[in-house]
Amino acid sequence: MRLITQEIWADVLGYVRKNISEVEYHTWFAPVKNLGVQDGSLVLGVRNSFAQEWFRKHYLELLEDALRSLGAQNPQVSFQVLPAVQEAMILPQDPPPAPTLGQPLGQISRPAPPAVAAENRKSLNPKYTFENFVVGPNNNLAHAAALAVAESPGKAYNPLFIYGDVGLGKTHLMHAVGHYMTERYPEKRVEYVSTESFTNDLINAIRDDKMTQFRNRYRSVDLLLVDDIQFLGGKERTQEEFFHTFNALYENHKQIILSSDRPPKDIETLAGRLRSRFEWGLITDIQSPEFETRVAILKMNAEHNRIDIPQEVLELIARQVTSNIRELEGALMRVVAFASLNNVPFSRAVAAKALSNVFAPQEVKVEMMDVLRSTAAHFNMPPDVIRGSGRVREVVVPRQVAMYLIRELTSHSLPEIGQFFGRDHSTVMHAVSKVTEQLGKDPELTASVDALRRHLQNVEDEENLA
Ligand SMILES: Nc1ncnc2c1ncn2[C@@H]1O[C@H](COP(=O)(O)OP(=O)(O)OP(=O)(O)O)[C@@H](O)[C@H]1O
Repeated sequence: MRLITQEIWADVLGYVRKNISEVEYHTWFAPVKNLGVQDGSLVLGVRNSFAQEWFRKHYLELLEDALRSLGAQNPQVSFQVLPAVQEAMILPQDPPPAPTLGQPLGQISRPAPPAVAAENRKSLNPKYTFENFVVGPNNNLAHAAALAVAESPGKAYNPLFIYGDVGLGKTHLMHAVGHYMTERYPEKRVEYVSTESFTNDLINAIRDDKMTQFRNRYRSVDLLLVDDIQFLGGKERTQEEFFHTFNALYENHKQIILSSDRPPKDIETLAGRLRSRFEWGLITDIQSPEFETRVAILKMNAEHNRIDIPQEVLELIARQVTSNIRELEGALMRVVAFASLNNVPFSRAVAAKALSNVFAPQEVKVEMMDVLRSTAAHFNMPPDVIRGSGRVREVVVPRQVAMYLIRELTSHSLPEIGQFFGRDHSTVMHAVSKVTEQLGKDPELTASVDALRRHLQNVEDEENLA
């Protein structure tokens, strides 16, 4: 749960900072330690009892407002005075391994990694590994290419060019290759840089007359990862320098991986010689993830943070955020924060409520499978029977209701719905008009359609928040 409370705390600090002066913020808030959420209350560690009193008097309301802005309905904040030694132990980001008997606290250390590997790790996000990357139809080619490059750097595809929209995992994949190489070959040098940093480094090197160092740095690596290469567009001097960096690495069979929000041919004002080099290796894209992949990503995230959250809640979140994985993860954090701050268990209703400020309720997307599952549950029969070939009335009516609701609640076309049921579009058309005709006349059918529609559209009706 550590990561989750860090998220909450970061949001709270952001809110506070906007509402007080910088001096106040640095004096009071910078030294505060977030001790997590306990029984719905955010517990903050302060240095002494004076600070505790000061917070209670001056900042309690502000902190409660901050929690309210995150969805807490009855925000609670409590303070704990940190004993000096405890304070020191909370500081490290990454907790050291538990001490063994007789070992003084100050002497605990991790085994030192080789110097190069340690240097590499600095620029790589520890979370962005292959193990933490969910492979789906949207990214399997990019993933396979990254893995191939990680296994045979400089040989498989050089350069590897990965493009796709914001927040779809390009940086994650690049770092994964970096980690893989660092673990296998700790002596190899990996450099990850955004195009912006590369440009700034170049500007500084020119200004400080340190071009030799600059060139040594970038041309002596075994793996160069450059993010957002589209920003090279229009920067002639940077392009020139990057061209030479590229050639030096390429000629020495060093691996280059580039990411961009578009393919090389669409990067405007990119020198032809660079564009053609970017096309020498393999160009692969990442698309928006499908529903199943989104759920799998959420599931992995929840497991990673040891949060036990029901599948149906993950599905609801996955339906809300469809294109950007960063936002998808943000939505999960929001739901977790909301549930822990209000001290309520996870449910679809809680998730819908937590996300209601960010996403309009009508944006909740209903999937064909939801309609099928809900209809099957309503009529008390397995979903496969509804999709099967049975022609008895007990099966035909639920099937027609499901088809009707899918038509009404999703944007799928008649042929798509037909395909889902293993039938052709005219059968769906017939079902839709049959149900339309019966609505208002057949009370039982009307009640079923209404109840199902309410259930599918308005999850908040399902259960009420405590
Ligand atoms: N397939 C995936 N499995 C698990 N997590 C993923 C996956 N794809 C993306 N993510 C997560 O989504 C977030 C955004 O990914 P990342 O930063 O790599 O996106 P990006 O494409 O580089 O975006 P940008 O264009 O903004 O730089 C990260 O936290 C990353 O771990």
